Amino acid sequence: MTSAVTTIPVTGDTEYEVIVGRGILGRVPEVLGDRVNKVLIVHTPTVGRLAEELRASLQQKYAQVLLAEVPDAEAAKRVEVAAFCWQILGQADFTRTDAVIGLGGGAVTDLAGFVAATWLRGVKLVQIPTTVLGMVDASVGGKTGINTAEGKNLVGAFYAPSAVLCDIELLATLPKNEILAGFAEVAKCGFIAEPEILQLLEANVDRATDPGTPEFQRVVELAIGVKARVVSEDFREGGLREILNYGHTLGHAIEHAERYQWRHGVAISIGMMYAAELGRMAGSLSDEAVERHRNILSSLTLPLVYPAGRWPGLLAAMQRDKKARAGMLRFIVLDDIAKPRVLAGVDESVLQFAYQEIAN
Ligand SMILES: NC(=O)c1ccc[n+]([C@@H]2O[C@H](COP(=O)([O-])OP(=O)(O)OC[C@H]3O[C@@H](n4cnc5c(N)ncnc54)[C@H](O)[C@@H]3O)[C@@H](O)[C@H]2O)c1
Ligand SMILES: O=C(O)C(=O)C[C@@H](O)[C@H](O)[C@H](O)COP(=O)(O)O
Ligand SMILES: [Zn+2]
Repeated sequence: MTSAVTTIPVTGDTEYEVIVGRGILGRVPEVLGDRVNKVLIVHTPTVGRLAEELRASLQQKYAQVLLAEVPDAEAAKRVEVAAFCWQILGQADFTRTDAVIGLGGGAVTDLAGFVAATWLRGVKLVQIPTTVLGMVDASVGGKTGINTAEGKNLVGAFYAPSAVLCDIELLATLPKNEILAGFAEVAKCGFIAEPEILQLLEANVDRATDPGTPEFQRVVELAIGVKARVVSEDFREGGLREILNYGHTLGHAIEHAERYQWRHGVAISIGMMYAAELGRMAGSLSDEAVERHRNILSSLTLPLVYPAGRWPGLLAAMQRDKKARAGMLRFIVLDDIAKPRVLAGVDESVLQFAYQEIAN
């Protein structure tokens, strides 16, 4: 079992490392490099103390280290909040050799990434995720962005970080329900590509989801490995990368329907149950594999069902999904565990029929 520091490379269009370990924040200056002069740390109030500590440690080396405290969770992913960060960067005369650090959950790393991508058309970005979801998914792979009134992540840029530091000790303050919400994306990596993740969850879900155990570090590293391999092959989502959207077509529609008050992983859990049912009805996924989804997601105490009457609104929201082509919905489904593919052109009646299987 893993316990030391592990480095997972991301290659392809852009090359950087995802460093996973405990107590590794001392490596921030090393990953920022020598040319950086000023640093902006974007963070939420929930990690305010950590942001202050990081600022104090970096102040010895850099000319200016500023904090941008942004609203919590999805409220951070708004254009007004990006504008607030741009204002700080502008007033402090940040140049192309300066850097932005995203310190927080996936919402913050998405926002900070977007700010770094757009300021002067791109400044250095280091991601320091402080949630499980941020570590295994949001901070890796360079999808950055914000939401609009019409939908989730509709404005953004592909913009890779220079490094990602996943310090498991930072999860000490993260509530258990947030850890479990992040495990929706961990399980996703298991379903689409990495059966060992599923085996570890099935063997002992309590140990696998406890940040103090070696099993936890192992599943986190396996999930990061899946993401790193996929984005290394297809950074701009020309094909393969779409598999990372497993469960997201319906999941994003649920987040929109819930006005972004639900955690992403919670919505994605229902989305994966739906994708599994669709895979069974319109594809070739076995009953056992669908049951495996149900068992694993419920062992993580994640929801599996959504109200029946919401279908018309969800369908309308799904029409705006980024995977849709010429109005035709596309879903990621599985032919088997670790055998994902795109399913397109399915009759609306089949989509609704699959929804009935997860409706309560
Ligand atoms: N860019 C990508 O590839 C990608 C991938 C997956 C998800 N996402 C995005 O990530 C977001 C979800 O991320 P999330 O689940 O991390 O949610 P989040 O960022 O909203 O964080 C969840 C909660 O945990 C709090 N928190 C964060 N770190 C903490 C800590 N160490 N201790 C105590 N509290 C802490 C946050 O303040 C927030 O209240 C969504 O916007 C989703 O769209 C992006
Ligand atoms: O990295 C990807 O690619 C993903 O699809 C990962 C998803 O878990 C993530 O939620 C992503 O932000 C979704 O992107 P979107 O382009 O469908 O909004
Ligand atoms: Zn996701």
